[in-house]
Amino acid sequence: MSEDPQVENSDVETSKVEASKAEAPKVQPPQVVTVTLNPAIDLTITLDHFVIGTVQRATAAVSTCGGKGINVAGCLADWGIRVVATGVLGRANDGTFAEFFAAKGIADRFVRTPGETRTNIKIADRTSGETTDVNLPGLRVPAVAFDAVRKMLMDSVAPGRPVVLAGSLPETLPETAWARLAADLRGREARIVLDTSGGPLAAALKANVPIHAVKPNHVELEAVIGRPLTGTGELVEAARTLLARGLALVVVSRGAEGALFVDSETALAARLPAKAALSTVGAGDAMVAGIVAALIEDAPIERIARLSTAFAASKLDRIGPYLGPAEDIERLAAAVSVTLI
Ligand SMILES: Nc1ncnc2c1ncn2[C@@H]1O[C@H](COP(=O)(O)OP(=O)(O)OP(=O)(O)O)[C@@H](O)[C@H]1O
Ligand SMILES: O=P(O)(O)OC[C@@]1(O)O[C@H](CO)[C@@H](O)[C@@H]1O
Repeated sequence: MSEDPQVENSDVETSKVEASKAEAPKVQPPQVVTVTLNPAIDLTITLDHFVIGTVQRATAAVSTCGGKGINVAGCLADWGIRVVATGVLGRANDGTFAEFFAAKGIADRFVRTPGETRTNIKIADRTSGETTDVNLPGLRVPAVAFDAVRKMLMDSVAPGRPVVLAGSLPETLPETAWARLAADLRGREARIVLDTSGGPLAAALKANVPIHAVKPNHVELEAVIGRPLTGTGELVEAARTLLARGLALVVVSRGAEGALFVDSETALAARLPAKAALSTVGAGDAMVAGIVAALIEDAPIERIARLSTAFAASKLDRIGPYLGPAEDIERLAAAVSVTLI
């Protein structure tokens, strides 16, 4: 584990204060902790025109650090938020991640386990602007590594601060792994933002655990509700079904059509004009980062909608978890069209 000057450690702090009160550095607790149990190196292959079953010549290939929680951490760091990132990395190729965390000023609290973190293939088609994802299964994470993450999370979380649990689960962990972490956090006043899908999402929603917000996309929401959903009305109704399970906020992302933001009082539709993305990979994660950045401001739902839509739009111009300058994002946030439903 790397030295982390941003994370409060009361023992270390006390001894520093005793040594020299005047010179004691002001150690700030992290503002956000993100957890990624199944990270990835994303290999984005850009093609002028993707045609299945043909020989293709790539115009570019770029490798970036990925996995949903890592992407959220990257965007939050660019926004100037202090982040601790934890989860499980394969020791054999963790150098790329260590460099990424160091460059972004993200506190690296990943548990290392033998083996290689997976590489996911992302095929970006310049003609359609669509990206095709081929995600690999990932590391076989042993129970002992998961237990180490549980401990790391408990040691890192600060009261009232957001915790992001994001992405799929390695196949060696039970579908209840996210629910387990959320249950661990009970009583810690953490605001948990969960971004996962399928069985792990259903398991967490079924468990009686304190989740603040979820951000399914349209397909993920259909899967958890168990039927096809057509149009804004049905999506909002489905989001309200999730709210009834004790959540404070449900955000349903709809790709180029924007997103719906639903809490107990309000439902908003927010969007910016559709645009051709350099890569759509991680747009949803940038949106989660924007939600979290607004939660830190204790912002009302309209600001959550504006800021997270702006984060997502800013990321679309980049490959990997990177945002543009803050003033550009605020300009985008002001331009977001927000409609009361
Ligand atoms: N082509 C686009 N033009 C404008 N905005 C877009 C476009 N694609 C995505 N967005 C923005 O990004 C948000 C998140 O996108 P999307 O719904 O595709 O997330 P996702 O499925 O969770 O993606 P991922 O899993 O790759 O992070 C959308 O709600 C929208 O605000
Ligand atoms: O297999 P998962 O965990 O569902 O998704 C993994 C992934 O597609 O999510 C990110 C984009 O959201 C990428 O960086 C990464 O490759």
